[in-house]
Amino acid sequence: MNPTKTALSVNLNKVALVRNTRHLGIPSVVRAAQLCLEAGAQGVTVHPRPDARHIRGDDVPALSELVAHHGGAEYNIEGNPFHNLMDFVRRLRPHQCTFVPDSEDQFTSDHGWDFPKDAGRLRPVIEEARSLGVRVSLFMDPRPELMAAVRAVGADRIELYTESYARAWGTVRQAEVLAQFAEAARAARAAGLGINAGHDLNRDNLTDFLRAVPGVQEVSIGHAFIADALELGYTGAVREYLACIARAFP
Ligand SMILES: CC(=O)[C@@H](O)[C@H](O)COP(=O)(O)O
Ligand SMILES: NCC(=O)COP(=O)(O)O
Repeated sequence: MNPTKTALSVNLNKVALVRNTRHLGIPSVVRAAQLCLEAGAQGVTVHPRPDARHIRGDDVPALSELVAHHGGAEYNIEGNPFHNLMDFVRRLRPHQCTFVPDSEDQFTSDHGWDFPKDAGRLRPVIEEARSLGVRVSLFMDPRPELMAAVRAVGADRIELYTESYARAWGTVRQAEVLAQFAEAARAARAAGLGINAGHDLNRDNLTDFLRAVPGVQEVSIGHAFIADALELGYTGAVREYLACIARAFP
């Protein structure tokens, strides 16, 4: 098991969503990233969707520039490599790209890649990103039986899609669903993959997840984080989420 404390990557999509409702440039995603990194977040994540409903094309290089000036901070760009993601990867070479099988107009991400079906088309884009020095993570449902195939296609990590856990948290299904995620994480590690996790994680469910699922290297959290930041400020929200992570690593 990897005893290293999980890194927090703040997803800034929802800052951009509010900004886009006026032509004033506020709230600024770059300022949000700066405050989150200064408060101790280890990285930032964006998901520039093809319809630019939140993160826009010019946000992505602006954030790359900002992150480059925060030594050790990580930039993670999510998206579908068969839509617009690879243009950003080629231009900006972020530390990590997370491939997500969303349609162009997807409401929000709601499933992982399908193996063996997607393996053939993923292989060349994974190879290209890795040849540029970009770590590749694949958004995956918690299915242990797929992890060897994910590794075989060349990915470095998986991102466990955690919505099913978030829905089960606090119900009679919580333990059963957590066991499924723990098994998927074990299979991923056994296959030689690193492990990230995200989607609908929040201040209530995060610690339980990290206690039960060993070896999660990074969580990316956006929707709930920004909702909390409206009450606590970016700095206060980062402190709270780092405390949730710390509680899982006594
Ligand atoms: C891959 C993932 O789970 C997140 O990127 C999620 O899709 C957030 O995207 P939205 O903020 O557009 O819902
Ligand atoms: N990869 C998941 C992510 O970046 C944020 O998801 P959410 O917290 O907005 O659901």
